[in-house]
Amino acid sequence: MNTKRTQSGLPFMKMHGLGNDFVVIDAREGDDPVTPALARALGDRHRGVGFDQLAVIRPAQGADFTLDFWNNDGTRAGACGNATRCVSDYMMRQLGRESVTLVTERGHLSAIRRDDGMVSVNMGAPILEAAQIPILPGIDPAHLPLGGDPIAVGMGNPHCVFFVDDAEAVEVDRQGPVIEHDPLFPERTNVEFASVIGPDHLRMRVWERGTGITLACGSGTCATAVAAQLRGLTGKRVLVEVDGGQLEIDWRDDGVWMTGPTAHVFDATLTQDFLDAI
Ligand SMILES: N[C@H](CCC[C@H](N)C(=O)O)C(=O)O
Repeated sequence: MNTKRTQSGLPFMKMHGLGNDFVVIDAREGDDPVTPALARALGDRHRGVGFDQLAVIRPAQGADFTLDFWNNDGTRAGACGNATRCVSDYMMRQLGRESVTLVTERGHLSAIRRDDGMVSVNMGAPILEAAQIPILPGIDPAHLPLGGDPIAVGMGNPHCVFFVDDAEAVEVDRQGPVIEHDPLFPERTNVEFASVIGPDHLRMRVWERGTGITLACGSGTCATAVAAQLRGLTGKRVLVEVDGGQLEIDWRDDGVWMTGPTAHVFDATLTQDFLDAI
């Protein structure tokens, strides 16, 4: 399917990874049609389609495709693990292959289909330097000066991970937006609340920058697994329970691998009337 914008509308796909849902526009041919206003209008669950993230596939040099991410408030995101899995699955099917390479804002990534049908993405090495996450200069990412002693980890986007006794008890909708907008984070932050179930098992709930509570956040599970390992709470391979299911995270020498399911729900076309009203 080619989502070239025409007088008759704009084709799109709806996908999700563990209930973290996406509109995907394949703009490999034709112009990239996405603006902040289009992202907000399309992301409106009442007057548009609704999504946690919008992913746009574009051509790439030196990789199979480029992938850009938008939040439903119209801001850009540098990484989205679940959308990367879903779109990689779509591209593997389209190219008749079991692996693909892609370019995102954070650089080159790769994905493979496992024998059990799950898709694994190498999300790259975690970013642990203040300026690159980013957090304010002079602050130690390993111990942020906030109540609860959170840790900042970058996965191409910023994450602030809190380890708590019981993630179920956290008022994510109240605490999340306060941390998202804390001045420590010049580009705001995604916020994770995690509790340790066992040496290779975490429970995590998330408040996503630019979106709010979601059922899963792939980059957030990677950041949380990295943070847990750095704090000596788990090993490098963990199963992370999110509201929408489970993701397997494996922090290897070549990057943080994230494995989980993908779902391509439907294809449809935005009407020209909808586009003209933006
Ligand atoms: N749901 C995404 C993360 C979106 C991150 C976005 N909210 C940001 O502004 O960084 C994931 O699976 O990794």
